[in-house]
Amino acid sequence: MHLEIRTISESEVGPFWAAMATGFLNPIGDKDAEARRDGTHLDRTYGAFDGSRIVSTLRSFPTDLTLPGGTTVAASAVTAVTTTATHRRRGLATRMVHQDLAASVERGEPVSVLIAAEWPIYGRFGYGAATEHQILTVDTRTARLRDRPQGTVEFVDRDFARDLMPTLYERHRQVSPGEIRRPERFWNVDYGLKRIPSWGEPKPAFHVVARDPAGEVVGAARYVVEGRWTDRQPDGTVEPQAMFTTGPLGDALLWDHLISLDMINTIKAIDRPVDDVLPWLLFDARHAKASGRFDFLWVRVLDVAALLGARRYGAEGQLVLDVVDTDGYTGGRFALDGGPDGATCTPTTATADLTIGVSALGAVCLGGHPVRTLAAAGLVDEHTPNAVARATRMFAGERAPWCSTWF
Ligand SMILES: CC(=O)SCCNC(=O)CCNC(=O)[C@H](O)C(C)(C)COP(=O)(O)OP(=O)(O)OC[C@H]1O[C@@H](n2cnc3c(N)ncnc32)[C@H](O)[C@@H]1OP(=O)(O)O
Repeated sequence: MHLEIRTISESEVGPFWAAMATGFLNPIGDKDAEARRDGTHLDRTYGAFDGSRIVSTLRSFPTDLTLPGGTTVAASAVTAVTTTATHRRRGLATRMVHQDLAASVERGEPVSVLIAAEWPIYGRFGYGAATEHQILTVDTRTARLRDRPQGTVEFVDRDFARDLMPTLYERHRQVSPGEIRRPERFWNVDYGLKRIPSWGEPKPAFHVVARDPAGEVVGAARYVVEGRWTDRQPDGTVEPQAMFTTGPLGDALLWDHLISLDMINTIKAIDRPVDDVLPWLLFDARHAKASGRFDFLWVRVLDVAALLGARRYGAEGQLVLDVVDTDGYTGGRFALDGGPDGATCTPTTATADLTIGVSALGAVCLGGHPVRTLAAAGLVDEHTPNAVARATRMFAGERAPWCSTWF
C-alpha cells in the first residue's frame, strides 16, 4: 500500500505530536501537542498518512552550526523521526529523510544535523558522527583544585539566570564548533517557564553566577541536587545541567563552587565536552572519572564547497578531494585551499589526493575525529603520498567539537 508523505497543516499539529509520541513509545505524549505547537515549522514538518492517521513523523528547524575557527553555516536540525511500530520497515523513514534533505538543498542549507537514537540508522543517509560527549564523575571528598580561583560565585533566582544564560551561551557558541543556535523556547523549557506535560515536573534547580574580582560575569551554572545520607554521613550528588563561561576563570570558579558544596560527595556532570578543562584544574586529574563517551551530533554535508570553504583549518594546505555521495545531493571533486585564516573550496578536474564518502566527511568536518583514523578504518582512500597526513593536520580543530543541546 502506498502511503502519502507530505507536510502537515495547522490542524494536524496535534495528531503529528501524538504520532511521534507513539513512535517513541511514550503513551502520554499526546498531552504535549499544545505545548509543542510553538516552534513547529509546518513547511518542514512531515507526516506519512495511512488514511487520515499519521504513522511516521519527521520535522526539522532552521539553525546555525558553528565550525572550527568560529565561523557558522546555516543548518537544518532534524528531529522527531519515528515510524509507528505497526508500520516499520516499509521505507517510510527513508522517504521522509530524503524529502527533508531535498528540501534542505532547495533552501540552500549546506548541512543537516541530528542526534541519532541509534548508531546504525543514519549513516545510510550520508550522516556522519561528528561530535562526542562524556560523563565526568568527581568524588568531592578527595578532589581539589590546584589553585583557588580569584572571584566570587553567588546564588541568583531563576528569572535572573534565564535572562543571563542565553547571552553566555551565545558567546560560547560563537567559538565552539559543534554548537547550534538555540531557539528561545528551548530556554523556556530548560528554565521551567514552559512545560512539556509528558515530561513531568522539572526538578527544582539552583542557579549560580560567577564573577571576576572586578564584578564582571564570567560564567553561570544551573544544577540539581540529590540529597542522601549513608550511615549518618552526607552522601549527596550534584548534577550540573548547564554550565557556560566566558573562559578559564569562569570554569575554575564554577567547578570550585561545585566541589566545595557541603553534604555533597559526588558531582555527576553529563554531556560534557571530551576535552573538558576540569581534570586539568584538579590537583589530581584522576579525581575526574570519565565515562559514557559516545557520539552526539551527526552531520550530513549537503554542499561540500559551502561547508569546507566556510570553516578554518588547523594548518595551511591544499587538497583535492573526491567526495562520494551516492544520493547525489552533493559530491564530486573539489580543490580545497585552507588555513587558519580562511579557505576556498571549488569544483575541479585536477587529480584527487583523497576519496572520502560523504558520511566520513560529516564525521571529520568539525575536527572531532582525525582523518588518519577514518583512513585506517578504510573510510578514506589516499591517492597521493602523505595526503592523509596533510588532511589530518588541516582538519584538526583547536578544540574538540561539542554540541551541548539536545533537540
Ligand atoms: C533524529 C531522530 O529523531 S533519532 C530518533 C529515531 N527514532 C527512533 O529511534 C524511534 C523508534 N524507531 C522508529 O521509529 C523507526 O524504527 C525508525 C524511524 C528508526 C525507522 O523507521 P522505518 O520507517 O522502519 O525505517 P525504514 O523502513 O525507512 O528503514 C530504513 C532502513 O534503516 C534500517 N533501520 C531502521 N532502524 C534501525 C535501527 N534501529 N537499527 C538498525 N537499522 C535500522 C532499516 O532496517 C532499513 O534498512 P534496509 O532498507 O536495509 O532494510
